[in-house]
Amino acid sequence: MAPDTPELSAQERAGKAFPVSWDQFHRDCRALTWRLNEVGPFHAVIAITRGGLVPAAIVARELGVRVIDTVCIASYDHDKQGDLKVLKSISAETAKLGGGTGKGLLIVDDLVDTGKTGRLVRDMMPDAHFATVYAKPKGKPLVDTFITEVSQDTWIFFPWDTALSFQPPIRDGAA
Ligand SMILES: O=P(O)(O)OC[C@H]1O[C@H](OP(=O)(O)OP(=O)(O)O)[C@H](O)[C@@H]1O
Ligand code: HPA
Ligand SMILES: [Mg+2]
Repeated sequence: MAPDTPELSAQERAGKAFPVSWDQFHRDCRALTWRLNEVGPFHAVIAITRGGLVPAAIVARELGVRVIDTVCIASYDHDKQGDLKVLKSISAETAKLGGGTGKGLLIVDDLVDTGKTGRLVRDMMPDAHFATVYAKPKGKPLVDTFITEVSQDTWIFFPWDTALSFQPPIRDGAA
């Protein structure tokens, strides 16, 4: 039975909204690559799916890296964080490139929030370089390179999760 006062989702608790357009996201990924270019070269890019797939494609293209692997983790069910599930790890071939500890590998995700996902992946590859486009304060210490920090009470809306919609004028009570 549904509870009388349903628990607020992480998105509802966040309060503030930070919508990101495709253009903005592409620019931020390129800015991230400028920084990563100073750190590499990297043997392979590893995307944390699914959110890491888009930035990983852009970063890999800009860095000229053609070996791309995934670590598949599910944490948020729409917007509530449940237990982390590792659905797939990196291949034995990629693990070998990283010498077993992840050295020379670049892990990419769209953001760190609480840092739980990042912690899990870092533990798998302690010597890998971990990059995200956005970082919230709780997860920030886990990331080696990121571009934009947003406050913990902000929810980032990515372009692949959103669509254009009509907004009422501000004077009519728009938020
Ligand atoms: O720092 P954390 O609190 O762990 O949150 C960050 C993670 O949450 C989101 O992924 P999600 O599990 O929602 O899956 P998705 O990438 O498939 O959307 C996001 O893409 C990060 O991977
Ligand atoms: O702020 C966020 N936006 C989208 N997905 C997320 N997953 C954790 N935090 C966020
Ligand atoms: Mg994710």
